[in-house]
Amino acid sequence: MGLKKNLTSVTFRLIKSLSAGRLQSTDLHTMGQHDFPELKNDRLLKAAKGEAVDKIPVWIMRQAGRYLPEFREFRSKHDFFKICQTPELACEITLQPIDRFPELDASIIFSDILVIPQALGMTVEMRPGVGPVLPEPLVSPEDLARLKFPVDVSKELSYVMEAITLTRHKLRGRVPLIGFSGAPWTLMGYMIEGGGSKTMSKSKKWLYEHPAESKKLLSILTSVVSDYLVGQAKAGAQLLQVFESNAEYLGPELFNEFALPCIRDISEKVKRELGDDKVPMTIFAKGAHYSLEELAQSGYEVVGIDWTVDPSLARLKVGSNVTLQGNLDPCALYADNEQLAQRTHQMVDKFGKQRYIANLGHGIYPDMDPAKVEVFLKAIHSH
Ligand SMILES: Cc1c2[nH]c(c1CCC(=O)O)Cc1[nH]c(c(CCC(=O)O)c1C)Cc1[nH]c(c(CCC(=O)O)c1C)Cc1[nH]c(c(CCC(=O)O)c1C)C2
Repeated sequence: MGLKKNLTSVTFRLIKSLSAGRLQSTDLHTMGQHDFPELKNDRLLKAAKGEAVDKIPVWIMRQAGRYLPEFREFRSKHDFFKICQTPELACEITLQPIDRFPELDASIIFSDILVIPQALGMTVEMRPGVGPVLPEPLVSPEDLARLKFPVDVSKELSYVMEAITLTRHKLRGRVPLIGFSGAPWTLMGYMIEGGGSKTMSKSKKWLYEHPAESKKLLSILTSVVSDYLVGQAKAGAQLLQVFESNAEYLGPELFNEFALPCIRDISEKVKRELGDDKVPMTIFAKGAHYSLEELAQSGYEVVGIDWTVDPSLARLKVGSNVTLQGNLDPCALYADNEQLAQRTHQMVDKFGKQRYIANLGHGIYPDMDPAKVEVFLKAIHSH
């Protein structure tokens, strides 16, 4: 019933976009919610569920981005968040790497983790050469009153759901579409620091000085992130990845007390809400090598690991019930082709072919030569 209502409202908004001239009439014909094109490449989903695959599935974190000349050209004409908020633009960028690299086994919707602070009423700007900036960060617990909560994500972030539905159609079943969200601790960090930080000391100060208020903020974020992921799956996302990119600033004690409970709650809430329409979920907690055992037990089918973790040790820690994803050093793509292929093969040897999704150990760097991506992808598939 809830699903039906949500789908109807997504379709309604697509029709509104059409009448506002934002979509072509041909788009609408293919927009029936229950007739997404048949998926032709299901390696990613099979590997996530632990089923055997013909080739190892591979995709790249930040695969749509500044290392692609077609992205830079597009970005010179459009504001970053304008792209995120305009379904046709987000869809076009999402498809760029898929059109360029036929070896990719997944697409990831073009957006950013910081759309959640925006939905909570905070201003986020993308400054050239700097990255995201939140000019009015949360300074003290009284600032929690500034957040617009509860949030109706199906309204505030409807543009992401629309972009997902449109992209599922435009992909024509070539590869599955991944939806994503930042995890609560990582989002809390940006909301307090006002942008990226080398230490996260302001947000860690909250954890030590205001533990109850920190938990309140984290619980608000857990609720919004869960609704957001449910909405993405209902709109057509076939796998959901949660980015806990700032886990590296916490040790096991703070991580287990503040971050991990939210990560667990999210998988539980999302799976409960989606019921029979569940999709596989991935947790990528960058730098959380100290918590791999716990992460493997936190309700996600896939655990992503960064490049500092040895794949064989990771497998020993997580056991055989989850799929591992990762983890070539993004800088290994600066190596010459031969060395890059060799290092890629060595990585696969350590992971093994079962329950494995190949990726980099973090996002690709903006100055990377796209030709190196092809070497990496081919090395995975030829293994
Ligand atoms: C998954 C994703 C993200 N951002 C973007 C995507 C697009 C989809 C894809 O992977 O192709 C586009 C995405 N997001 C951004 C860009 C570049 C901006 C531009 O074009 O000007 C792109 C292509 C901007 C951005 N957005 C963010 C940063 C990091 C800032 C910092 O901490 O110092 C930056 C630089 C925040 C952010 N955003 C994201 C994360 C989690 C992943 C990670 O750890 O890298 C984080 C931490 C997630």
